[in-house]
Amino acid sequence: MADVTQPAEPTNLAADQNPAPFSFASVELQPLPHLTDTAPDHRSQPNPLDKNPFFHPSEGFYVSPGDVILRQIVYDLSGTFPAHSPHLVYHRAGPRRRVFFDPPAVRAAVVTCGGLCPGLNTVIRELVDGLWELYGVRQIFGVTAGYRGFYSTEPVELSPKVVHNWHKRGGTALETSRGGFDLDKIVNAIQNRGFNQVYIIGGDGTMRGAVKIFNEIRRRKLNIAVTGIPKTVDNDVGIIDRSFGFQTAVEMAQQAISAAHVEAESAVNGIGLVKLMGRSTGHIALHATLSSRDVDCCLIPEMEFYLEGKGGLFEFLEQRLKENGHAVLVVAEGAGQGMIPRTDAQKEERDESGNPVFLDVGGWLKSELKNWWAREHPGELFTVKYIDPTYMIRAVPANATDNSYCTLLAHSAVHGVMAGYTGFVSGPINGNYAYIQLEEVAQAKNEVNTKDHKWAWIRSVTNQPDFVRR
Ligand SMILES: Nc1ncnc2c1ncn2[C@@H]1O[C@H](COP(=O)(O)OP(=O)(O)OP(=O)(O)O)[C@@H](O)[C@H]1O
Ligand SMILES: O=P(O)(O)OC[C@H]1O[C@](O)(CO)[C@@H](O)[C@@H]1O
Ligand SMILES: [Mg+2]
Repeated sequence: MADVTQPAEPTNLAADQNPAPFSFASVELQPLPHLTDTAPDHRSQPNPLDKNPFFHPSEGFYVSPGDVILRQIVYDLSGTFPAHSPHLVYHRAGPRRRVFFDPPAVRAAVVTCGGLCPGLNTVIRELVDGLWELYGVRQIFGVTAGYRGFYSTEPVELSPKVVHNWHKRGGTALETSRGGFDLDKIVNAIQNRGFNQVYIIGGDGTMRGAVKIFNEIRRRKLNIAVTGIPKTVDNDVGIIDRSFGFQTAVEMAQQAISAAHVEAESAVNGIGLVKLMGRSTGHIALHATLSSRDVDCCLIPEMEFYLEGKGGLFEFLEQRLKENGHAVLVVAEGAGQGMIPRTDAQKEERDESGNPVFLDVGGWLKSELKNWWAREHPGELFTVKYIDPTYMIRAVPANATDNSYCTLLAHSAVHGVMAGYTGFVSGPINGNYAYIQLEEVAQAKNEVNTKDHKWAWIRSVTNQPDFVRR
């Protein structure tokens, strides 16, 4: 009941509903590196689309240098609104009226690095189609097996005919790998093979490598444009709305969660446990939980949790088992890593790219759950079914939404490179495709903020504990 002895806070309802008028003081356009920065004499020419026999650019088709996209679109006007600080805006992606490459002189290279992600083949296909059909480029090459492929394998020639049905296949037809980043060898190979456009598709590690390649190319004053196309099934690349393939992975995760639910429901005191990808971010687990509605608790790397005692996981599961007879638990692979006992050798283990190798949080949780039940309820029936769909959620073709995303992303990259931009990344910001400095993307992380509304949604659909010890 409300405490009526306290004087009521003065309220101004009208002001609460309609905060004071405001205006943006200024906008700050993020500059993009351009080939003319190091080669001021670099000539431009009208966009070849002007002469396309089948396509007649309409008024407004070309994106002007003043076309921008706001980084931030949500504000709290009743708080301390930063009216006088400039608002960051990015160049809008799309075709430019003038291009800085002569199509017959273009030699484009496309490479895929890091782990798989639904949609990789669509991006490759659309880079090839965009370059070939829109701009008339005829020399397009696939670099195989990731960064190491620049200096260790022969590039393969790509054309619309070669790639025509690639978007229907999962994986990457160019192959990928981790490790093998040798800056000098890579840039020497780019130079020796005469590539002047380099399209690098990969995740956070790949983007950090791409920044180094871009800087080295600038240092050598080469007329070569470099662009990064962010790929990560974990959705851990910052600034952009989301990465391609992520939605497909979330959709695939539903099958594992549904199976866990059926298994749990069909057992006495059944727990269905699903481990989903997410090395340092829990976006897949979060979104799979939100969309499934069968999940009782979601554990991600960005949050601490504990098993025993008041407010802990076991107490919560005990209650759910009592109420419903079953429970479903989703855990991201990077969650709880600090709680799993490991040897000194395991602490040091790294993959070829230098990423820490994780222990199996699902296997560990399963055994902890079984020990707990045997301790607390000896002789009572209890079942834990552990499902680890790992590669099944990423080794699939992209769904329709991701396929169209990949297409627009690849075409945005092609338009940007043809316009002479370099050291940039294309990606959607607030629903519009933008060009962002490569370095900014390489540094930005996209972690789940457990203090914001999205995590509050999870709490409101699962009613799981906040794991704050009191
Ligand atoms: N800091 C870095 N500098 C240069 N190259 C890097 C760096 N980090 C990673 N790389 C290289 O980038 C490539 C891909 O890196 P990594 O294996 O970490 O995957 P990723 O791009 O982060 O993709 P994902 O994690 O989504 O699978 C590897 O060839 C790796 O050697
Ligand atoms: O086994 P691989 O191919 O190294 O990839 C596994 C990792 O790649 C990712 O899919 C993307 O980083 C992670 O979720 C996962 O930990
Ligand atoms: Mg990564």
